[in-house]
Amino acid sequence: MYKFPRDFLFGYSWSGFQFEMGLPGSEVPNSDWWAWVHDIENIAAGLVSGDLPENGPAYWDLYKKDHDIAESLGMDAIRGGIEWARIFPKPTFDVKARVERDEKGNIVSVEVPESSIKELEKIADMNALEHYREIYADWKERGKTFILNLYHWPLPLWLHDPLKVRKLGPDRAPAGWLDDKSVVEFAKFAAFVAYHLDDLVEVWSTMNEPNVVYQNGYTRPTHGFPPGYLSFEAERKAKMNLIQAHARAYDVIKEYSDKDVGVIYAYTWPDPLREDIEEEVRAIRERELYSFVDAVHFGKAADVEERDDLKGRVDWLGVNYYSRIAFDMVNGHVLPVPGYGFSGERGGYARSGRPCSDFGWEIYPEGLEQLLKDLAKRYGLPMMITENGIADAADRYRPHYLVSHLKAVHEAMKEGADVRGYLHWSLTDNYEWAQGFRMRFGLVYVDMETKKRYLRPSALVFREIATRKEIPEELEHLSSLDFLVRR
Ligand SMILES: OC[C@@H]1[C@@H](O)[C@H](O)[C@@H](O)c2[nH]c(CCc3ccccc3)c[n+]21
Repeated sequence: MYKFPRDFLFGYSWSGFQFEMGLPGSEVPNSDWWAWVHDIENIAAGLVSGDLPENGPAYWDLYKKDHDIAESLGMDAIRGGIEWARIFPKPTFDVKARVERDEKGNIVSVEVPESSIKELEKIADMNALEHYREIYADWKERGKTFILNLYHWPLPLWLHDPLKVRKLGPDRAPAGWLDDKSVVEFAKFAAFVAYHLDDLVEVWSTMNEPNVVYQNGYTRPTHGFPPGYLSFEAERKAKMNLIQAHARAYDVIKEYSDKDVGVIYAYTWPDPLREDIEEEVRAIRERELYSFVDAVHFGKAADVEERDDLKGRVDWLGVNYYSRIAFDMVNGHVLPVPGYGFSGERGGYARSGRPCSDFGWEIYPEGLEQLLKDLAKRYGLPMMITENGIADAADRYRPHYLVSHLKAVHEAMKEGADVRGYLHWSLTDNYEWAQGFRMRFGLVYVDMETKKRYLRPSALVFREIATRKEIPEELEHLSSLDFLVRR
């Protein structure tokens, strides 16, 4: 029997750039991601799909419809976003903030007083702010929980021009997270949003998956993420600025709110394929998995020197989990091996025989159970599964994926992991970054022409579980691989 606590939250997550646009007037053309996915060279090079976000599911206008569906599926929580480029279409550099640096130039404090908030109101798009208030209020008025995440990848173009960075280099273009002034501008944005919208927010998150922003942006140029500028030094700089941006945003939100503030991180499970490399894989977890949150929880990390201004800046952890990364000994080195985890066969099978998603991601729920136990031991923080889902247009595997991963969460909770909820990625199909509309993650199918929504069968599986706060016995069989593994 897999019963969840009565107050365990079931719901879904969305982000602005991927969900809001779709009907005329909802476009946000002044961000780095907008420039990036519209760039004809990127499309011709196959770096991006050529699909455009302005043809997306139109949540900006159809949010009431989606909230109706979410409510009908028994959902009680939504993690949503707010687009920085919408709120501040023009630069905020000239608005004052009190910035303090230590002897090494680290930004150890940023204060954004109310007078600066009033200055920001003069250049903000206050209509956009008001519309976000209407969206969040529509969900809250149903007696539901709303979690607001401030940053989910797009930056205003005045802060980051990715095409110029790639062409001219970061010294001659607005360089986004490579420039530590973005830390100060993010703190201003965070203070402004907390000042205006805290009454609608139960729980704050500063950013979604900072590790994907610095890894895919600077050391995985084939993933189609801006600025596609290969530099390990740039990755390091972006990582440090994102760590500082989180800590400074944490501080300023606390000036205007007494709610919890956390961070949402892209986790995976580095998984040794053989016993005798467990130690090396544990070291890899330290560096790959834990160092960002270590820095803002303990105030230091394997690759981050001790800093008091970073310590104790995370009240809860958002866990995004999709699949594992398998490691083996290859020519004397412990390396990730293709054919497992995120490098399986699109719509095919992993070398484990496990089925893979349309994206080629191996279905591996065991990794989530192990990860949650590890995080519970390491940090002892409240956690939410803020993303878990599968690109599966035909809904072949999503029922299995749902039940098997919820069982993993349940097992980890039995071992003491303090998990407060499960937010699926996602309610509806949406704009999957460089993949556009090719990857369909929705419990609900969206016809991007008509914007009509259609329940996939897995939505009904979700509804059974969410409304009853348990995996009913008659659905437990769905976690079995018996019918799915390639023999
Ligand atoms: O790919 C599905 C979702 C995205 O739509 C979300 O915006 C993003 O938060 C998110 N992160 C991950 C896991 C890490 C990852 C990021 C980008 C590409 C592949 C894997 C999967 N997803």
